[in-house]
Amino acid sequence: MADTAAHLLILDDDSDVAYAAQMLLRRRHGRVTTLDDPARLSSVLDAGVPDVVLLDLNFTPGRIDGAEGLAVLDRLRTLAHPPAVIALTAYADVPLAVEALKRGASDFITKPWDNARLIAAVDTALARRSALAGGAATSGLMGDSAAMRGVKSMIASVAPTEANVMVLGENGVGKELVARAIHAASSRAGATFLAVDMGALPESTFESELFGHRKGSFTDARSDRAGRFQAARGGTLFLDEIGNMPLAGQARLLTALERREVTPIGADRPEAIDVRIVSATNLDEARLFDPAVFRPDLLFRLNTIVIRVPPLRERRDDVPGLLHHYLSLYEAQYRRPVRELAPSAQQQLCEWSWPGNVRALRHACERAVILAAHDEYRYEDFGLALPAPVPVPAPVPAAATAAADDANVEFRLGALERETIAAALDKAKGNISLAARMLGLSRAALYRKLGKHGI
Ligand SMILES: Nc1ncnc2c1ncn2[C@@H]1O[C@H](COP(=O)(O)OP(=O)(O)OP(=O)(O)O)[C@@H](O)[C@H]1O
Repeated sequence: MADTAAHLLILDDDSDVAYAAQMLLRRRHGRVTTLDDPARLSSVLDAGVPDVVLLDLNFTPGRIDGAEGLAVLDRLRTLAHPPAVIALTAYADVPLAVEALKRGASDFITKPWDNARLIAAVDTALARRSALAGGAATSGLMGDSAAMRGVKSMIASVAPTEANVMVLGENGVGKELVARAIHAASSRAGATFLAVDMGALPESTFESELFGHRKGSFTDARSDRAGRFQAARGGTLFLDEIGNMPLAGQARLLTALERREVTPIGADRPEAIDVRIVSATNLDEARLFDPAVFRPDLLFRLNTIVIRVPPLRERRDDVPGLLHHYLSLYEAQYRRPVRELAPSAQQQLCEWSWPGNVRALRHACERAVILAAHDEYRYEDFGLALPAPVPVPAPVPAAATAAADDANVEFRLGALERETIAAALDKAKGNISLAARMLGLSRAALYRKLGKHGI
């Protein structure tokens, strides 16, 4: 069974390329369709906007200017709920990749791709799209608690400087939103904000992903490839999940930051880098300062300024505003009636510990909007209570009902899944990437399950 119910669209005129990507991705995602001609895009969109589009930038043979793909990208961005777009290009043309990112693509991949990299890029795009679906990317960081006022004032002070910033906090507290806010308030706002999940970069392609490579520099290097450092030139590079990087990768990143230059694999000359680095991790500080986990010299490069985003349970004053925001947002999105939140429900929600922080609150609001059956939202609508213990079934005559057995199995499975996920999260100390790896799931799939179980 697929890991996610996501709908992916591969838009590429080369049917062999599209087929190869479809075969690779359809084991993991619910629906993967292909299209070889952008002229037929409308009919696909009429049947439902995909979650992620893998978009070739050139369709007519011989064209390499990318204008056709960029026009499709512009069109997709005007949709009410635009898909995440990963630009595909056969030529590692840095200006074109940068243009695609500026126009809203969330990532780019050069063909021929590395399968692990393509899978990771789709997972990241899905996770990021669901994270940004709340509209918070445009409406900014919400919350007027003393803690959030402190975070916002730090952002305002550091944004205009070029200082590297490290954002610390548990999963789902809003670290990426903080990074985006820093970029938006900086002199680099007109250039690219490029997020890279450092925990998801395959070790084998780490260097070429970050620094690029030249055609022919190794067996699979059939064309030049731009790295993330080149693609974000002039803008902000957001190094997410930095605490999940292997030590070998940390050493390579440190060298680049110290020298302020990168050498693409196979190139004979280094290139100066012009990016502002914002990094983030959910590692607790004791682990971050453990040299066996994270190199102190790299930490020193990255944490010129540290912004700590407190967990939601330490800023409960923010809960009512966030609930109101996300309930209204999903009421509008799902065209559901506007309901009040029962005062007792609001109080219980404010008292909830919110282990998944704002992301979990957002999922809980979505669930409540979809499932609410009364005039006002009740606490049960948010799906936060632990499932009741499974009753020991009384002996039933064998022929009683197969349907009831099925329902019990389903319930036990649901409870078991929730417990397993909670145990993995506990073992991984809240580190989502690590927990996902322990469970054999992608990050995106784990996020979905967290939402389903209200964790
Ligand atoms: N202050 C906030 N106001 C509004 N929405 C928020 C706020 N903080 C977080 N969110 C929402 O919560 C979700 C998670 O935010 P974000 O991805 O920035 O968290 P994160 O700390 O980077 O998570 P992770 O560590 O898992 O990558 C997003 O949907 C985001 O829009």
